[in-house]
Amino acid sequence: MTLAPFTNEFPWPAPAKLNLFLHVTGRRKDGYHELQTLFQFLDHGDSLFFVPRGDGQVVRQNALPGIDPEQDLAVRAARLLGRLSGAGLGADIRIEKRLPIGGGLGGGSSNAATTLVALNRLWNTGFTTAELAEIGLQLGADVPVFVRGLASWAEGVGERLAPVEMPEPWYLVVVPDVSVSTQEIFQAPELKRDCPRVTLDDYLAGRTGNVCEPVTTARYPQVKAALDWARGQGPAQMSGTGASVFVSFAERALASAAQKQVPAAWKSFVARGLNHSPLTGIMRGL
Ligand SMILES: C[C@](O)(CO)[C@H](O)COP(=O)(O)OP(=O)(O)OC[C@H]1O[C@@H](n2ccc(N)nc2=O)[C@H](O)[C@@H]1O
Ligand SMILES: Nc1ncnc2c1ncn2[C@@H]1O[C@H](COP(=O)(O)OP(=O)(O)OP(=O)(O)O)[C@@H](O)[C@H]1O
Repeated sequence: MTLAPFTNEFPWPAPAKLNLFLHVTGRRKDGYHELQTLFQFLDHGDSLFFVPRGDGQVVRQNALPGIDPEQDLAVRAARLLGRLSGAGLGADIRIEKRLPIGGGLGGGSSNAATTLVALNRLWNTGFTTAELAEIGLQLGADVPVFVRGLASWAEGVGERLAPVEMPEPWYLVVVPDVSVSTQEIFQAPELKRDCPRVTLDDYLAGRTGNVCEPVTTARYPQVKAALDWARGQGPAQMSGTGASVFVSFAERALASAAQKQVPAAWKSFVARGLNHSPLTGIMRGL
């Protein structure tokens, strides 16, 4: 038996996601949008460290530029789980950030999901994965897929999930130096909200795309420039509402060669697409 997850040195993974396509099919009365999308994880992400506390406090241990501890989705996830489970459950949380904020890679949602899964285990609160996914939905539309940890075809606001086994290519992800507000893009009057419903066959036949691209690229010239550049390397798309764009390659070496050409103004990384989140891999091993 290992005690490693109960120490402050045990890294709980919070992977990035890509939206391999993103269509908006309607708008609900509460303003949220009905989507169709395909989620895949990346073997690149943040690491979170937890130490349970007995005094009921949830304290983020490190400063993160741009994320006030009280607004931090990891802190909010911990407090929500604690409130649902009884008094006295606290934790120190440290987040090693690698994912961009407002980057379309789901960093905040992934941090929240990892917190729910890790603390459910460390606090012994006994929620099922389905219950954690439902709790997570209160924190963000992208949280349930990270809790469940399976690449999925998603509908609703992203909570109706059907696992799919996709090819796992190598991706070059280019991150322009801007943070895109998801809310701003979803509120844009010009966003196409009446996409006809599609199936996995439409995706496989190349009949899908990301309907947020024209909205984000018109407002953020750096995202347009990154997407134009990426299209010169291969089939490229924006993830989520941006800012990140990705190109897929059959081999790591090809992605790395393209990365060497990325203009200096933008960050980038090469990562493998994953149908199984490293978080669920850890849970199976514990
Ligand atoms: C764009 C995607 O990343 C695609 O996976 C997600 O739909 C966004 O998920 P998220 O970042 O977890 O989004 P949330 O934090 O729940 O919502 C941020 C804001 O985006 C808008 N929003 C989000 C999701 C959705 N299906 N419809 C929306 O209209 C809402 O105005 C909301 O206030
Ligand atoms: N731990 C966290 N990590 C990242 N962002 C966080 C965190 N906590 C709160 N936030 C806030 O969440 C918002 C969205 O962050 P996130 O990085 O998830 O966006 P994103 O990458 O565009 O994701 P999505 O594709 O889900 O829209 C930002 O306004 C950020 O300040």
